[in-house]
Amino acid sequence: MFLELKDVAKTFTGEKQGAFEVFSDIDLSIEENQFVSILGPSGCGKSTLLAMVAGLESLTEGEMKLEGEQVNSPGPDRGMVFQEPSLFPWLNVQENVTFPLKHMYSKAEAQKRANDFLKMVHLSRFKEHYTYELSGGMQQRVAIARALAMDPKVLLMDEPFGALDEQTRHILHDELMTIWRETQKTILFVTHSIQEAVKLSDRVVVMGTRPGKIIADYSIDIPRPRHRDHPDVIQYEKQIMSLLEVEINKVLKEELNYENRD
Ligand SMILES: Nc1ncnc2c1ncn2[C@@H]1O[C@H](COP(=O)(O)OP(=O)(O)OP(=O)(O)O)[C@@H](O)[C@H]1O
Repeated sequence: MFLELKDVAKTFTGEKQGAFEVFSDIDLSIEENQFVSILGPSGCGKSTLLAMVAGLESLTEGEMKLEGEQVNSPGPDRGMVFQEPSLFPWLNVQENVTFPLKHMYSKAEAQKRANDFLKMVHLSRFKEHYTYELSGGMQQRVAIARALAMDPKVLLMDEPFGALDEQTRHILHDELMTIWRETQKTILFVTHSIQEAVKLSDRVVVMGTRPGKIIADYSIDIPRPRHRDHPDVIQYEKQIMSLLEVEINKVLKEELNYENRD
């Protein structure tokens, strides 16, 4: 298996909350070139799980392997894109993309890679612009180019389009599908949007909460491009929605009980 998580659990320990188990018993096997989305109610641990795969969070229990090798620290084989593009405002677009490549490639090669990936995200024209001169969608495309230029085996995306308007999001969905086809990357994608997950993914993994667990794993067997009015798209969305509603209501009820405990 390309990427494999076995019996993974995460507990945070803090002074205020004591030991807090975010999730447990996570088994997740992902094939090379698969596009897998993770959906779940707020707080179920989606971002924590992604950060674990990135090597930014430790595993409390279990193990994680990439191409058969245990991984427990960050590495260039896993590229991350966050909801906020987190670009350097004092560097221009091209310099932002070449920045992490400095220790991996010669200057000429780094620039060539940056140019290639900026072309892929249709930003060649803007390579000398500063990032604050770009729209939110353009900044996110720079972040995607930066992650891809490192040639990671897995692209980890944490709600990358969550802060964008709907129109821009649709454009970036199409661009991401093209990039995915061209680069053959394995993508693990966290989102709050059922529509986004069903539109883009080979698989939609749904997490429940308290503690977080995988409660469903759907193979989305619909040809691409997927239109939102396609009956199968609507059917998957409905199924996932009814499952998620139960989990979201569980969280809301718990929060309400906590507020009314006195
Ligand atoms: N560094 C940390 N220390 C303590 N608790 C943490 C830490 N990081 C996350 N948590 C807690 O772990 C739980 C899961 O957080 P996480 O951000 O992974 O959830 P999520 O499913 O991505 O939520 P959302 O959908 O709202 O982004 C939350 O209750 C959060 O408060």
